[in-house]
Amino acid sequence: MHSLQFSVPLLPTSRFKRHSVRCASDRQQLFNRIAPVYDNLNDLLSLGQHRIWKRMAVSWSGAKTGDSLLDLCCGSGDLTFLMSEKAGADGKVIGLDFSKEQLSIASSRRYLLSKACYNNIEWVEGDALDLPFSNGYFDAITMGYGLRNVIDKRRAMQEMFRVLKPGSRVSILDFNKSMQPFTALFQEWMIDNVVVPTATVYGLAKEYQYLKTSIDEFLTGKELEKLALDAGFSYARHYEISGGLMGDLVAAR
Ligand SMILES: C/C(=C\Cc1cc(O)c2ccccc2c1O)CCC[C@H](C)CCC[C@H](C)CCCC(C)C
Ligand SMILES: C[S@@+](CC[C@H](N)C(=O)[O-])C[C@H]1O[C@@H](n2cnc3c(N)ncnc32)[C@H](O)[C@@H]1O
Repeated sequence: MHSLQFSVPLLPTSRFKRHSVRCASDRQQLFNRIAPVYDNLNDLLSLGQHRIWKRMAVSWSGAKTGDSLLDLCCGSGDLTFLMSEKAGADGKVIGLDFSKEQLSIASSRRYLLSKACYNNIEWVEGDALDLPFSNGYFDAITMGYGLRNVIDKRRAMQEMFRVLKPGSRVSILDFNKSMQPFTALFQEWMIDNVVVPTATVYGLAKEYQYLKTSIDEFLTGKELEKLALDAGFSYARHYEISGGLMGDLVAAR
């Protein structure tokens, strides 16, 4: 299956916000710009570790054979492909994102990665804050490095709750806003002294500087657990991984 739906019209970018990433449209354009180098920079800058973190997130979602699965903010499709392997030929996976360029990369990768099960993937261009799906539709949801990037985190959590079947789980992987001073300092040092200088080579310094701002403005693990419980989830637990650099919120409806 392969269908690209029309994107949800987002707020026009103000000319005064040239270098800010404050509104949805700014973020949409940021991820369109980094799409061509996104996967390679993730592999280089995390020494390939992000692929392990993503496998953990998919495993903790509880996705299984025959399921209807959703990968929110799918980007270039890393988690979508992993969810596709979990669902198998009898299941189906929707990868949703509002970046045309990211979805274009994901869709083209589908043909480069020649696993038969990838026929169960549908790519949807849409907004995580206004999902085009009915209530209680999905058996599991993943969201990799997406929650930190949406404008309204409460609304995103409410939408995930709405479209999830009762008793099912979401698994939300992202950077961890650590309360441990050393971890926070190391994370900041790596972004300032490795990530941004590397991105500068590709003319993407401002785009990767946004990473640091977005982590500073993100929620701690405990705050993420409360966000999920406030949205109606019956269970929520935030697991720190890779020494607290990353974290995964698992919540059950
Ligand atoms: C897959 C990863 C990040 C995805 C990602 C998320 C965003 O919100 C972005 C926003 C703007 C630009 C880019 C991104 C983006 O790529 C995590 C791994 C890739 C990171 C860029 C590297 C982070 C390095 C760690 C802080 C330290 C790693 C230490 C060790 C090598 C494991
Ligand atoms: C850092 S990328 C993560 C991509 C992929 N999940 C991964 O783990 O590599 C964040 C993605 O979230 C998407 N995104 C941000 N806000 C969104 C929204 N409101 N609706 C849909 N997608 C959104 C961006 O377009 C981008 O592709």
